[in-house]
Amino acid sequence: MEVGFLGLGIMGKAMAMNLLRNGFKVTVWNRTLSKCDELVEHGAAVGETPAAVVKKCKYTIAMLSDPSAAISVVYDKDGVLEEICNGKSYIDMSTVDADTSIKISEGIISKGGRFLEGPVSGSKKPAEDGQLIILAAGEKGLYDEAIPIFDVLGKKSFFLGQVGNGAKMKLVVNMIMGSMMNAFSEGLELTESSGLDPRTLLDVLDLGAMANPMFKMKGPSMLQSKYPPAFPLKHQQKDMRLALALGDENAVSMPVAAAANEAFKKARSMGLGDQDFSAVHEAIKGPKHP
Ligand SMILES: NC(=O)C1=CN([C@@H]2O[C@H](COP(=O)(O)OP(=O)(O)OC[C@H]3O[C@@H](n4cnc5c(N)ncnc54)[C@H](OP(=O)(O)O)[C@@H]3O)[C@@H](O)[C@H]2O)C=CC1
Ligand SMILES: O=CCCC(=O)O
Repeated sequence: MEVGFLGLGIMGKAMAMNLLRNGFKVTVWNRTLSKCDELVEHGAAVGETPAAVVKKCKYTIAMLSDPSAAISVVYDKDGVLEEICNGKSYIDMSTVDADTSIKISEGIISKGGRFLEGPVSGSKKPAEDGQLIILAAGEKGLYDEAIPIFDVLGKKSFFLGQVGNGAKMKLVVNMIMGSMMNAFSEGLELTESSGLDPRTLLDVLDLGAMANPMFKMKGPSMLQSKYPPAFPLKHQQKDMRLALALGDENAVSMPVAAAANEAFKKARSMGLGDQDFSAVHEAIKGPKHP
């Protein structure tokens, strides 16, 4: 199966590599074209533009940073819409809001193409290991055809119905994750400031009902103030912002998420946007008093 892949950031690179490893023919494009080189070394072909990739491939996947990037790659010059047509399909796996996804879907369908959204839960390592959780919505026939692709990229895929439902589910999941990260960071800081060993807190948490891979993986590096980016903080803040907008639309009060968003914004203002989202710990720690 020949698959196009647009966007070779942390996630896209790992996902495209995985497809190559599993025998797919992959044609890649990235705005910064030099990022295609490593994929080419592993057998990928390169398309000079998103339109060139769509022209070559029956199925094209996108994994782009945010709503404006996802829209631009479809609607701008040399974009997806120039070549999408009957018989071709577009699967956008970026994390965006439902309105963005619907706008992309409308453009693709107006040209005779088929559309599926498929945002993912899981980060860099699950992407490398093909262990993502895929939250698909859109055309069911395309979803069924895309199962061989999703089986390589993920450990489980869900079909959630009409376009927008995948985007919404993803935002809910990341809103919970961002709020949890804030509570965890405050707990680490409170432990340390009240004279306790935060490494003991990690052990206690890991043995109880709140044990989870995120605390286990990120806690030790947070205690060393190390935040190598797996999920960039700027993207987590984007997801909090979009989740809060979803809350606004539905009149759902979300004071916890709103407070977490403020902490992520503060961390961004401290220049931590490209660090892992666990770097919110730096914003929560604040200056030390004697
Ligand atoms: N990292 C993670 O753990 C996870 C991320 N996600 C989501 O997946 C998506 C990608 O995340 P991730 O790989 O981490 O992000 P990165 O920041 O590593 O990569 C972003 C990608 O988007 C491209 N891009 C940004 N702006 C534009 C634009 N205007 N036009 C064209 N391309 C653009 C970048 O191109 P260039 O190289 O030229 O900058 C790059 O390929 C995001 O929506 C994120 O929220 C979902 C699950 C987990
Ligand atoms: O959107 C990013 C999700 C990161 C994760 O699920 O660990």
